Amino acid sequence: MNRPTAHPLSPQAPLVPPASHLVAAGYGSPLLKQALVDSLIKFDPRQQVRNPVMFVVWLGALVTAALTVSPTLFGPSHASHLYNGVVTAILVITVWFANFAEALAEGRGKAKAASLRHTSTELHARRIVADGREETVSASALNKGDLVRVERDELIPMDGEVIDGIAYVDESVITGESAPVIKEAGSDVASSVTGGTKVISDSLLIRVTASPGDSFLDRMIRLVESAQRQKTPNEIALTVLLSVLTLIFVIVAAAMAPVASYLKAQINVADLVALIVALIPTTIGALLSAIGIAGIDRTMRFNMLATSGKAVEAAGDVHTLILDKTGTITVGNRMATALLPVAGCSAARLTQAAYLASLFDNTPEGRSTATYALNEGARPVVGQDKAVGTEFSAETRMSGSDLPDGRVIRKGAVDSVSRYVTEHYSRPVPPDLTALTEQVARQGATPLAVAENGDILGVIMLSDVLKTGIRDRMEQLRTMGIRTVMVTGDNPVTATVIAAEAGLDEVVAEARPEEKLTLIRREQAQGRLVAMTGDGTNDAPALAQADVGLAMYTGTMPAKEAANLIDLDSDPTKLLDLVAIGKQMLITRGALTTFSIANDVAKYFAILPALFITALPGLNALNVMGLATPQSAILSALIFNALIIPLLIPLALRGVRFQPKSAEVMFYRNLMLYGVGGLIAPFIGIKLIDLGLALVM
Ligand SMILES: Nc1ncnc2c1ncn2[C@@H]1O[C@H](COP(=O)(O)OP(=O)(O)OP(=O)(O)O)[C@@H](O)[C@H]1O
Ligand SMILES: [K+]
Ligand SMILES: [Mg+2]
Repeated sequence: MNRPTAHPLSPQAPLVPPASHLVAAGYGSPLLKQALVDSLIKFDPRQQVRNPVMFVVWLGALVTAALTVSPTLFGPSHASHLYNGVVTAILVITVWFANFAEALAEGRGKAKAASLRHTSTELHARRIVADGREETVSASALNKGDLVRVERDELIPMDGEVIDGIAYVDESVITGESAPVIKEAGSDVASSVTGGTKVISDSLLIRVTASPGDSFLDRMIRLVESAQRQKTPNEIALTVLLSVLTLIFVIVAAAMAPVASYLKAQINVADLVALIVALIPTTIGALLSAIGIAGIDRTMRFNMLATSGKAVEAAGDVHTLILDKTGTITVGNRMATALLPVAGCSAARLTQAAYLASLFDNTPEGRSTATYALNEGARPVVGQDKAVGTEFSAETRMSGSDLPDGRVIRKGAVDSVSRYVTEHYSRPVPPDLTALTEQVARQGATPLAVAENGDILGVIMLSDVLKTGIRDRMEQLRTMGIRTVMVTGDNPVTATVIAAEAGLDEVVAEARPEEKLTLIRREQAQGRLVAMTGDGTNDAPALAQADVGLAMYTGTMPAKEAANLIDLDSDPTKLLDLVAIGKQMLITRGALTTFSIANDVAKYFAILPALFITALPGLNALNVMGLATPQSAILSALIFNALIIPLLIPLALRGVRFQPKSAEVMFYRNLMLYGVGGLIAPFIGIKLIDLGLALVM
């Protein structure tokens, strides 16, 4: 059978998908329609209070609506029913634009959650009961430990472990990857199946491993739904800041009323409301939550699941990135390419031992060693099927077999095997082992020592290749100011060679899993945010400890539960995309805040002279835009204030242009672009609107 790979290496995608407008960004018409409906529901005051800036606009609209009915409600006023009505309409539209931005950002997540929910309610199971009969039950009735049979073209009802059979499974509902993967009993990765995926050949007998309501699909639905609701720490801080600014402007505007009456200037309440709305940071207030949600959405489109926006945002601020070597920096398919015997050992003896040591080793390293040794003349021995296997573990860093004839054969990391022969057999380590090890390691290959009954016979050379483009990606990270640390169980020489080839900043070699945890704690103690990827159960503590823990979908359940992000493509280098998405989210927020505040300056020049024109004709000097009438000045400023929101929605959803540059360079670039741009744009915009209004008024 032609085995499809379970880990398709996703092509090196551009850091952030380019998109020029909403439709190109994948916001097709069904999403637009849904967003229209949702944006109306969001007028509910209980939803509005969560966004204090827009809530002030909402309250302002209430006030001007009352004035539309009764213009002299709060005292004598020049403002007509119509004028108050127009102001009200603009304010309502302003709030609606903000609602729409948020609804649009939420759209894809909602659609995804709905389709996952649909899959989950469809699931039925053929449960095997005591006497071997089958009964059909709803998937929600399944318990941990139940046995189910899934035939061709049926959906797997619940997460589980294959205990019998071999079949192709289409996992595209979960991973989006259309190539089927093979599932079979026995192997670690290939035996675990996910509820909701589809058997497309043969049939499988599965033991359920998840409790009802706690399957991966259930958790995925919860993730997609909840990730969008929580505000990130940075977003909360900005909301507080914007609220304080808003409060200050409200107070300033309220203080203007006594000043005006002292000056005998009669100020319309609607104009005061307009002044407040123009001055408070409505642009960023309207787009803030959309930016955060769009960040999570982008993570999802890169086929990663985030438990919260916090994880994505933390990725944007990451200082240290911890990567393992095999499978992350290198392709990970380590192949035996040479056998080097120590002095006094024959090549044939080493070859035979390397073969026997790999009998039960189902890892790529083990399989390739066995194949290589057989090609080099190793022969199966009588009774080898009765041997006892020792599987490889990251803790011992060795694997091997105990043969019925009494031979105990081990292979593993050179330092581990050396320690093992001295401690268990009190045997010396051959003097030329170091030279052989270095010979292998200097080529960036992994040396494995082979020992038989405590005698080290030689070294297996395992070759691996760097992933394409990895050097560029490391370079990009460096320009973004991120330090890369490779932590590997391999020996220091191999590790250093590979790290130099790939361009990493630091290496920790001969590391066991707990050393990853120690390293992360050490970095965090210095106030740095740390990201790491992992897939094994022994990575789980480190994944939980890291600020950004990205687990592979093909990894074990504990790893996926500990992590705050899951990569459905199981490609560890996606951490780099995540960093880009996080940074882009932070930068977009900063750019639009700058723009929003710079924008308000022009509105002073439009509204203040208009308010006081009769009492203080000198203020007309401020009317640098030469706006036609006080009323048209105020309306133009308000209309501009509203229109800028939908104009910036695509930017908020797509994110500002992002390049892997240092934070400082990006900061100054954005200050120029969005600060200066934000200052100038409204002068032009308000003037144009004013000219337009002159035609209709
Ligand atoms: N199948 C195997 N049998 C014996 N020893 C192995 C086997 N696979 C790996 N080793 C040895 O154990 C060491 C640690 O392997 P492991 O895959 O746990 O590394 P790691 O800590 O995940 O780091 P990395 O993946 O970056 O190499 C390897 O460097 C190698 O020396
Ligand atoms: K404003
Ligand atoms: Mg590894």
